[in-house]
Amino acid sequence: MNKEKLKVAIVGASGFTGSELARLLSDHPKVEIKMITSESHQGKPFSELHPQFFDRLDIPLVSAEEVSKEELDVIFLALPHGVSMDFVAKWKDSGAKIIDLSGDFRLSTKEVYEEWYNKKHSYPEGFATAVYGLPELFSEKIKPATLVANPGCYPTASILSLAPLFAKQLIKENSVIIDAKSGLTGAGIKASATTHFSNVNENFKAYGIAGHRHTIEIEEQLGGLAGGQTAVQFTPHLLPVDRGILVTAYAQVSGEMDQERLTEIYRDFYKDKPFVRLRNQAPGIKDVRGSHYCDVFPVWDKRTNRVIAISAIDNLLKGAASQAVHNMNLMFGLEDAEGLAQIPLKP
Ligand SMILES: NC(=O)C1=CN([C@@H]2O[C@H](COP(=O)(O)OP(=O)(O)OC[C@H]3O[C@@H](n4cnc5c(N)ncnc54)[C@H](OP(=O)(O)O)[C@@H]3O)[C@@H](O)[C@H]2O)C=CC1
Ligand SMILES: CC(=O)N[C@@H](CCC(=O)OP(=O)(O)O)C(=O)O
Repeated sequence: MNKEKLKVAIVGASGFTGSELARLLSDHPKVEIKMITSESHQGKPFSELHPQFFDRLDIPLVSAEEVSKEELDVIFLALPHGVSMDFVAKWKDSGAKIIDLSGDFRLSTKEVYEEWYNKKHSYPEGFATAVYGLPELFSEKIKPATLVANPGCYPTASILSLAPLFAKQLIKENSVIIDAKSGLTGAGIKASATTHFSNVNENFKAYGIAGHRHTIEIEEQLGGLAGGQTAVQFTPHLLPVDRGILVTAYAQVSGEMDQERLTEIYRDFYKDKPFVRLRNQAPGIKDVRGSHYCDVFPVWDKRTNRVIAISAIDNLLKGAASQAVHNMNLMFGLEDAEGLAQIPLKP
């Protein structure tokens, strides 16, 4: 990178991932935040909406209309799916690279998208240019990309839990069960009946059973790693905590397996991937909170002939904002870890 600093805009920064992007990017040595947008809070200082930024990031929120008036290097879209696609279509030739945190360009085709998201896609041409932004698997494709589809939070934790085995084509067809739990910030900043305090507090329940839209995202990526199609049984659950995702994935493998071989396969696959930490005990969501880490713990159960792979991420960071920053680093030839060195926050 020749220039001093990358000029970035965060679109949709009144939400949770937008504010986490602002936190990471305001500390990033190679970034200047030029603009933060919000339609519903235009004119207010960003720190009025998110008081943790008081005296640190007080710039006024502007309308997304202002984005085309600036010369930018990167535009982060922290918008709901169904909304991002129109902004991608509008800004695709602006000269800025776009990193979209929504699900609008993560899947393979318009048809698959429309089936699983149950809505029309207004910019299907984007599927051909979008690169799936999971750095541990696709860094070489991400580097030259102009449009990155940042992965979903559950898919990030789920794919990383089983990728080493899929890449070696060791998974038995139709044997994968992914049991996943997410903190409440995964549902976005707008409160609903589901996220009402008394529905969540001291409660724990499954949702999206046998049909959650992340199922197909996980299937496409894991299937792609093995060079074919795959089906997974994915069940998400809502945890009464702010942030964190814990995945417990179960799978049968073909051929001989033992704990030593399993650990070796994971160690080899993640050897140059510093943000996936191979653990020797079950990780908890507090082991990764506030950080870009994905902690993974694979176990072989010889009694049932199954792998049990546990992974933990912070949904707002490795599941969204820090993954987007990692993608930006790759797209602009920066060090992978630039601006992402935070040690997890515990307790
Ligand atoms: N939360 C999470 O853990 C994760 C989220 N994601 C994805 O990232 C994206 C952002 O998520 P999150 O930050 O949680 O979402 P939030 O609901 O917290 O925020 C979304 C923001 O988008 C803006 N917005 C909403 N509707 C429109 C619209 N019609 N036009 C323009 N702007 C709109 C709003 O800002 P304003 O009205 O102020 O402009 C709002 O603050 C989503 O696509 C989500 O699926 C991905 C992985 C994890
Ligand atoms: C806890 C919770 O509600 N999680 C969200 C997923 C998080 C997310 O934002 O994912 P996308 O980017 O793919 O939409 C859900 O289940 O819909």
